[in-house]
Amino acid sequence: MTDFRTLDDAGPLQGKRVLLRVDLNVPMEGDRVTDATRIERVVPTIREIAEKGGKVILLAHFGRPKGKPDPKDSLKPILSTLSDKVGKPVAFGEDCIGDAAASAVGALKDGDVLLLENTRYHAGEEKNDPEFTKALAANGDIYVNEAFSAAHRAHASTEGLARVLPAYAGRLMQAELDALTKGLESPTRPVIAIVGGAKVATKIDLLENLVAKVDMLVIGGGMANTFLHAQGKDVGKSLCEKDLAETAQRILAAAKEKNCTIILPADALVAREFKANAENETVTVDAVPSDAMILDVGAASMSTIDGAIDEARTLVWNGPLGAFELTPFDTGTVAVARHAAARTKAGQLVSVAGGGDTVAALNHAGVGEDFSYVSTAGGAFLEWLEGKELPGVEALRAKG
Ligand SMILES: Nc1ncnc2c1ncn2[C@@H]1O[C@H](COP(=O)(O)OP(=O)(O)O)[C@@H](O)[C@H]1O
Ligand SMILES: O=C(OP(=O)(O)O)[C@H](O)COP(=O)(O)O
Repeated sequence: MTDFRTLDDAGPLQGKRVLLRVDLNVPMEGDRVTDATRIERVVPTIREIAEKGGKVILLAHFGRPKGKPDPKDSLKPILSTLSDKVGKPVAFGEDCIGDAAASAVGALKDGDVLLLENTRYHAGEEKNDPEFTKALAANGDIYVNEAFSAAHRAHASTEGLARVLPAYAGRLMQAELDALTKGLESPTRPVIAIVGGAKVATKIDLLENLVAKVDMLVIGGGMANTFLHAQGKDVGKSLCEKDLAETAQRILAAAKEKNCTIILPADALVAREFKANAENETVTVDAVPSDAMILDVGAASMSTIDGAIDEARTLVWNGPLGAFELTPFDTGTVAVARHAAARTKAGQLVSVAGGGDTVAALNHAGVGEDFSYVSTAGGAFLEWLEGKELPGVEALRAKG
């Protein structure tokens, strides 16, 4: 799958300023990184460039600050975990463009590593604005894209830079594409997909194509609530995108046409507060109290999902089934993850899962090592599965 240039084609790196786009959008609790998988997966590339004498300048986004600096989305709290994993101090630049970036880059010696502040602090990032791209490019001699998990975004740091600097795929980018192609290019059927999580608006559209590719689609997490609402159920105070009800109905109709079985929760664990150990009860999805939130699937839904996994030969999964960071609302995600892991270990299932929080959830369930393949990507992985060209990958190809 290497129809683009990789680090092997980049020539000598000694003294070169390498703009390395990584995905550091890791799960956090306060200032603590709760799952470092995304960091660990890019460390070999950081080390390789540094060992070859390049100056490693990390570009990354965090959260969705919508083009304005917001301290809650700063990358600074990630710095200590990043330095630990890289094995040496990583410097920090307070901005990714302008004087602050230029002076931080200017201070680098060969082999040093620098992290620049959140690219999404500037509106030009998500707009893929050529002027912003130029400002980013001013600090680099070459560009390496290692952020497969953000490659579905046509942003300045994921797509624009590949058009203005010599551009290469990083090792993780290569490995992700190779592994997904190998594991899912011609999957053994039946194929089951599980899509949950909280990024409902950005992921719901891709379900319409996904139902044509898979035999069963389990919809859980926050995503399920929008579908339950679309079916006329009262989801109380649950996370729910009511304005996407029509989209949900369209997806249900497309699934019927394509013979894709949709599995929605029949029961749910609900609570009145979004916090660990909040008082909770299991109710059917027809009886969600109007002042309560659905925070996990219920036991009946879990056993339906497990049964569907038993029928499948291939599983793809993005998005936890509930608010797994909060006990006991991790119950559904943990149980289903362990069931899928056991089937995988028994040789009955090929299981591929991805997404920042999904990986954290699998690790929380103790089965991160037991899936056939765990991708750092969630949305990007699903879009790749749909058969879409990812702008970040496409831009690298154009330079190939
Ligand atoms: N029913 C729910 N209500 C609120 N949040 C939920 C619910 N189910 C899952 N979530 C949240 O979804 C988040 C992960 O979603 P998402 O970012 O889409 O996944 P990923 O990072 O794996 O792609 C988790 O933080 C989890 O708490
Ligand atoms: O965490 C990410 O994606 P994911 O939640 O699909 O795994 C990526 O960093 C992309 O983030 P975005 O969905 O805010 O563009």
